[in-house]
Amino acid sequence: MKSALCFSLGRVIATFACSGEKEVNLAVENAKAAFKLWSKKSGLERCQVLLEAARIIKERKDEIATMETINNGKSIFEARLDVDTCWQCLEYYAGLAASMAGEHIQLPGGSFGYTRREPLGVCVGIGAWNYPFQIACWKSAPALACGNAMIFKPSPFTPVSALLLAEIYTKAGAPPGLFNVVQGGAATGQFLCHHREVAKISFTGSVPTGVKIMEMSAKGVKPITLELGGKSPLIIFSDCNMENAVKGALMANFLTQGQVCCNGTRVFVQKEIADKFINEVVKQTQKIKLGDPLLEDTRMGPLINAPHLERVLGFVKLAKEQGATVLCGGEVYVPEDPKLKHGYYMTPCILTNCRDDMTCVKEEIFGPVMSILTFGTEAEVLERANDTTFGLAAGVFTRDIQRAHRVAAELQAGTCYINNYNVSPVELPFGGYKKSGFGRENGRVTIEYYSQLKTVCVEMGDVESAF
Ligand SMILES: NC(=O)c1ccc[n+]([C@@H]2O[C@H](COP(=O)([O-])OP(=O)(O)OC[C@H]3O[C@@H](n4cnc5c(N)ncnc54)[C@H](O)[C@@H]3O)[C@@H](O)[C@H]2O)c1
Repeated sequence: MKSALCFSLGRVIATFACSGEKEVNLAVENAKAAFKLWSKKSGLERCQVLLEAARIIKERKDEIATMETINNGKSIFEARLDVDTCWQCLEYYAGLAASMAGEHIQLPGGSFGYTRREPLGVCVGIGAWNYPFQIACWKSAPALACGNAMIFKPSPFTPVSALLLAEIYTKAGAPPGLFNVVQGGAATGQFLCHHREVAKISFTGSVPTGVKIMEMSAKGVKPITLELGGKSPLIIFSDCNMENAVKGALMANFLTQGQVCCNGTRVFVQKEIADKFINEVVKQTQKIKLGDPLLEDTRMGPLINAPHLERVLGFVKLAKEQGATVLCGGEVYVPEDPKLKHGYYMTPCILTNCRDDMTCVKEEIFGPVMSILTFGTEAEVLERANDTTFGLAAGVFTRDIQRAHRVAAELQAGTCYINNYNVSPVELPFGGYKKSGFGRENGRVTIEYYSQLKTVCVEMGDVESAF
């Protein structure tokens, strides 16, 4: 048995049983049965179920967002925005489901070939704890649109909202077992990844776990999508719109208490505007309202759990030892409300006097810690920005349109934002370069990661035998 915590209050809100091999086998059997029915449906029929599920998500938005906030700790304001990207994702792939088609290719002598886009079978989704409902939707919507079944394992820290999604798919008309949730940690994940009948694994989580997923999938020659960590650069040129650049830096660092994979935590500011930018960014950061994440005006809640809070505070301590200056935050925060005193809160932190070789600049902290670095030229900042093993995202703020596109082209990252940060329209593919992973979520291209292409070669004449 495991417990799920309410992170703003630091108390248990639910317990659940971890799925073992037996339960995983059962989930795969059920998913296989559902796949048989679902894969025979037309794209339009699948579209209708996904649209109905999207409608229910919209209808139950507040309930889902509240559950997410209670379990994860992110502010209700943000949780509602997350839920919007979820029904949008289902609507988007519902729209694509009916238009999936192959090609017709003319061959000599009237012969021809055609391709069919076919589902893979039973897919597995494994999620992280920072966007529990969103990760479940972003994986299942394209999987189901393509005609697959999915078994989803949420993080054991946030087991709750994926169950709401399962309930919603069922209510929307999906066959039983089509979207199946199993609970548990690494052991449950391993049973899923090793299962002979699992056709694909889509994983969101840390690089070390991603490596293990890759090893397990290699044994079964299973295709995988890996959405891993990051240490993304955000480059602020002196000709930027300062107000937008400051807002962009906050968006790049403090959503979900800084626990966001694509955060732009290495903020490179051109020397000429560094003082002005730093003053403004500190001022705005100090205004962020921390507290009960269920209150409408709260913008930052608690971190996910006690060990993670300790880890993030450890990064701040080490940064100081290595010569960085803390301009604000980086400390444990105890809200006035006595019922919140067991929550894992910390104040959002800004570090200056950072160097590229410091731990806070090199490693993913996954907390509300922004490291500010200064630079002189475009060539210099590009080299420093790309000097990382990660490549999930990057951002640039400038009014120079040519420079914006030149820099975006040079940045080694799966997503590059120009004059904004951390917006995630479902129409755009999202995924990593380098150790941040491969494969994509969202956008039309994701269809290719949840389907396979069959070529049918048709002879219209006689067989010309070589024998
Ligand atoms: N690129 C993205 O889209 C994205 C999105 C969110 C989070 N992340 C990354 O996720 C990390 C934080 O999430 P986390 O702490 O939950 O990551 P994690 O790697 O510890 O766990 C992720 C999931 O994998 C499961 N798991 C752990 N060991 C496993 C194993 N051996 N076999 C199978 N499954 C196993 C966990 O139970 C959990 O469900 C950060 O590095 C963050 O950057 C990436």
